[in-house]
Amino acid sequence: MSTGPKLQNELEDVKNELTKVSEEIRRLQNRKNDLLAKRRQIENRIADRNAQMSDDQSVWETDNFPWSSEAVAVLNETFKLNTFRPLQKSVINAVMSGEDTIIIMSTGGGKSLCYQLPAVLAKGLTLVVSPLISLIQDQLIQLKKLGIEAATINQGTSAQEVTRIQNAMIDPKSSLRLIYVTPEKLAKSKRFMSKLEKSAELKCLKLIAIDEVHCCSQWGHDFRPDYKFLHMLKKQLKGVPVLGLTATATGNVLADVKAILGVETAIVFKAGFNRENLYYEVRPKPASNDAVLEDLLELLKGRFKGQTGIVYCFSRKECEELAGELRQNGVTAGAYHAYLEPEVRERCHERWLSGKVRVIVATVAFGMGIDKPDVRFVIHHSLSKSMETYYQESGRAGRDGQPATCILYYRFADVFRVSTMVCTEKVGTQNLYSVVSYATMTSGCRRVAIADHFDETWDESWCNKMCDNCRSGKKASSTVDPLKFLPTAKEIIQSQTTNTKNNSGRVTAPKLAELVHKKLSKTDSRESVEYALARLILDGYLAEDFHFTPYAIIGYVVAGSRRQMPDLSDSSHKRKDNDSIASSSASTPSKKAKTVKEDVIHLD
Ligand SMILES: Nc1ncnc2c1ncn2[C@@H]1O[C@H](COP(=O)(O)OP(=O)(O)OP(=O)(O)O)[C@@H](O)[C@H]1O
Repeated sequence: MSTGPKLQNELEDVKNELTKVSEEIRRLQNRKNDLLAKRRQIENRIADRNAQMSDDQSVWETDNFPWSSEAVAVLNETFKLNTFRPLQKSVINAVMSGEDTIIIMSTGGGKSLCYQLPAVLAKGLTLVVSPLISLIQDQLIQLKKLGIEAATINQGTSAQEVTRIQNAMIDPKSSLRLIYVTPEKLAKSKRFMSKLEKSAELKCLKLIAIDEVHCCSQWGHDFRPDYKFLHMLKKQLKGVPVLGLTATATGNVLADVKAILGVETAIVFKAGFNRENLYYEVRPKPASNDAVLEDLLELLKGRFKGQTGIVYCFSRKECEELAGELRQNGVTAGAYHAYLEPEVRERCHERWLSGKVRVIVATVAFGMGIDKPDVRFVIHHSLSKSMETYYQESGRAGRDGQPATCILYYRFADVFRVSTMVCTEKVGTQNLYSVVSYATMTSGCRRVAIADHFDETWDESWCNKMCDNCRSGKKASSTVDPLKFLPTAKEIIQSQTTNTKNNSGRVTAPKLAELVHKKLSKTDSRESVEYALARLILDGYLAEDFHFTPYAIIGYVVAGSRRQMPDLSDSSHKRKDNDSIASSSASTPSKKAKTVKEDVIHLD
């Protein structure tokens, strides 16, 4: 047994140590508080700077930079272009000044020049992170034609070529200007990353360009896990400015991208979203496939006779069937989807580019890097998964600036085909609802709705009758009040839930529409019922409830979290149609989802 003095000593030691630890904790706590205060201060300064920068971007548009005259010479002589397009000069000046920069510019706006020209001007190396090898190959071909040295490293690159490129990356005298890689390559190759670090240390690496930068964010429509790795770039390649490029990014996607990449102070340039030459239209999609085909053929042989375009489909099966049916009916059409052999797909693309095939019937796989200028129509045979996807895909029309048409076929049943596919994605359903909201606008300018989705403000008068609603003068809000249908819908949902006869106890949306219409067929058309149910889901009065079976995902309709006001005549229920994207959009959850939440009136 220990003696009393020995125990007393041990106790004293522990007490002393505890005192020291407490002092250390106090010291660290004070340090932490200091750092937190400092962080707040810096964040405020960043916010002030960002606000100032976005208020006055004219400084970047001047010709007073040391490289200004050389930039014009490179534009004319190397790129064989006469003038800069809007914002190109500003982005180039910001990047050349060493600023982290983000450019949001619609498809075909000319984003590539924003890093290709600085790559030539800076006389060093630019790293380009691009999502697809096929896109990289296209760019390499273009650059070769212009006499600009560029390379890529991917799985197919020979060991000899890899060595040559890697040596060039750390050679200040090298004429290699651009090196393209996929994010996967960066994430997987430690050797390549360490060469890049060396290149940055030696000041050979001048710029990092990240194409389709919205893919970093899970809030975006096109999240790619490998893009997450790119947060390493700013940490490991210190002092090298980053340029992020995207065609679509809402405010919160942008904030997310900045935080992920560690470029909170990036200057953001946003080109206007209004593509003046594009005519936006939503067409009711007939219930039967034969009738849809008939309507489509009428368009292709009438309004779009002899013109080239794209028809986007939901699935590869639909895509192949439709292409076959169009061919049988005398329209030259090719199917394009991810399950085709790469050579077959490539041949289809080429035949379309050369005009041998007039219509390409494609899934979303037909996407990035389509640079055909004279696409006169983009028809969505089915709903897109998000407003971003729709805007990007429809934006492939009219890259030559000539009038072109973007048609979206909408029918109620399609919503639920897509929703069961996207319900497992983080904000999949909300993103889908933003397109449904656009598709179910019975009045108001479609351009205003698109701009609103992308946090821009537009005046209807700027549309210039280039959308169906503006052209037909549908300004007044819809005559159908969705709330009128809510009691019947809820009654049916309730009776189905307690219905043990068919043992399902639940009701799908198309079935609900059928049953509601059955009850109200004397007063209301099936279209009105479907319209109302869609709006009730978008506005949260009804909701989709997804059930997972071993074979499929089934979506049922249940009561939503939003409750009806007791007084139905209260006009606060009735949203203007063009408000609807803001109310249901999922792609800007922080701001817009909050609006919805605060709007909810719970009576129970
Ligand atoms: N200043 C310019 N003057 C004339 N044409 C230009 C100019 N800048 C770019 N272009 C042309 O515009 C077309 C589209 O450019 P680019 O491919 O860079 O667009 P993008 O914004 O990257 O589109 P996407 O998002 O589809 O990739 C190209 O054919 C390009 O040569």
